[in-house]
Amino acid sequence: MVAQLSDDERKAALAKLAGWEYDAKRDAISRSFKFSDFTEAFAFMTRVALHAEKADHHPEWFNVYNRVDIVLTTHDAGENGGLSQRDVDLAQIIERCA
Ligand SMILES: C[C@H](O)[C@H](O)[C@H]1CNC2=NC(N)=NC(=O)C2=N1
Repeated sequence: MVAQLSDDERKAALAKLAGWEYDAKRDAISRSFKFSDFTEAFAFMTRVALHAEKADHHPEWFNVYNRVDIVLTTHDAGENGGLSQRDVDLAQIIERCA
């Protein structure tokens, strides 16, 4: 079991993650990225994928052409999955990949 972030922990983390939104229904965070074209979007996804695999923590994502929508949550946190420090760490890595 991975520790689920408290309300205060989540708020503090989100304050440092510009553009990321909280989905209370899923206890997840999400952000949409837009690139100049598909090549740029897919190159970004490739960079994220390599980091995600190394960290064994993977994004849920949807891509259409130059847009990449990302949702981060931890299957092992809380009853039905929830937000953990792993999601915050991955969001920070994703920001650096963008
Ligand atoms: C067994 C393996 O450690 C888990 O399934 C990992 C893989 N990637 C994961 N990714 C995400 N986003 N959440 C997880 O809980 C998770 N768990």
